[in-house]
Amino acid sequence: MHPTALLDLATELLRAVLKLDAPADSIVSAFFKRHRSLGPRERHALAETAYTVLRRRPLLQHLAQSGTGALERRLAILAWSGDANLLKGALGSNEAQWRQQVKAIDPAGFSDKFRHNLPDWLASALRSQLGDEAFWPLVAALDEPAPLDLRVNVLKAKREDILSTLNQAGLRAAPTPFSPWGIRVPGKPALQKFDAFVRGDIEVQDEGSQLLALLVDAKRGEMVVDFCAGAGGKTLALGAAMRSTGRLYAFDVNGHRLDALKPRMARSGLSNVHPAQIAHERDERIKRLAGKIDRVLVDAPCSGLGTLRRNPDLKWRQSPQAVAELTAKQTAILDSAQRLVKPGGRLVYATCSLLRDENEAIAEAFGAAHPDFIPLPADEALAAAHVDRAGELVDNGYLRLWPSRHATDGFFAAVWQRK
Ligand SMILES: C[S@@+](CC[C@H](N)C(=O)[O-])C[C@H]1O[C@@H](n2cnc3c(N)ncnc32)[C@H](O)[C@@H]1O
Repeated sequence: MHPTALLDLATELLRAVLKLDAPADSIVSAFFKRHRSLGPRERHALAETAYTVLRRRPLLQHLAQSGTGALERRLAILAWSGDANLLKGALGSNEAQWRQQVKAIDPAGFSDKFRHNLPDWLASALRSQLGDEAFWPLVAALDEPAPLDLRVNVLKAKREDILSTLNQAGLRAAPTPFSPWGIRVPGKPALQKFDAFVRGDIEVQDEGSQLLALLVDAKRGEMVVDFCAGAGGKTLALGAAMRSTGRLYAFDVNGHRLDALKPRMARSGLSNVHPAQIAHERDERIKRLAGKIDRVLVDAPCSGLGTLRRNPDLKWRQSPQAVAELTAKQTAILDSAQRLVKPGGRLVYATCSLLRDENEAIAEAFGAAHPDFIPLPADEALAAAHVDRAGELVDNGYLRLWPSRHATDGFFAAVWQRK
């Protein structure tokens, strides 16, 4: 495609994404469906440019003020993440000169707001939670794209075998540092061409998500509930850990998400998974299973702010009001799900949020209201599930994963055992 046309498309994509009225990933994929002739490198340039603007929106909007022409075009020029020569070919001489001037500005002079590029409410919540020492490394980590992590389906394959297959194909794959099921691959290789992927021997899954499933430590022959199963990322990991035995219920209120689980289940070879749409967290089905379940995972709906590396638009689409509504929902779901757990059984509450309000605050309130649930230190639970260096993953007994410390998405989990 001619450079001018590609920059025009980047401008058009930014116009759509910056409306912030839908998740950026769905806007980007709908855009690519409308522009089928784009090649992989062009798609990469457009998507990364849009994501760079979402990551650094305050700074880039500030810098873009000095230019002329449509704001989205100026933003696309400053955030361009494709081939530099292509961009040169698209710029008029005034634009090229302006870009040089902006690039020459010393970032040391930027105010905090333009260094962290977070909305004020989120910056102050994280800063007071973490202190400056941990806040700024988090900011740096959130500015980077996430690595590609895979989970080996232990029902079908061994990690060493998959590693050697991937490395023979030149992928430079390495074991993940904590999860015994995980593999980390640099870049964004096309996995669809690998038989191991087609056969269901591997799934794409962040190491943090794998660690949540490991914390549940589901065993052969048990009754397990994944209460907020969604499209089943953690369900599939739990089902494989159970070696496709016992019974694993995958509940969710969203039927479309559960539908997306079904083809993944077929690929995985699991026959112990029972997806079921529930109307709400107090559905009759929960009452029927009360006190019968060995392990319950509540992977609660949350702000998703732990996934900002992948979904930088979320920081602009979330708000304190939305977080307050989510915390009420999280409390209600956990309170209903706990009824399922049998005496001696395990309950895990998890989110992919960074915020204390959605994490420790919910777990502490639950613990205070339910003295029959005894907190289980997450490092003990992880060590029992053969996770290396589990102590590095835990803060105050809770699993606390940070992109800046663990190279995973941000995750939280609390574990209890029922008396
Ligand atoms: C964090 S996502 C789950 C992700 C999923 N566990 C995975 O690993 O891919 C939260 C899920 O909770 C579901 N949810 C929302 N309200 C719910 C409720 N009241 N009861 C059960 N699930 C609910 C949402 O539809 C969403 O799929």
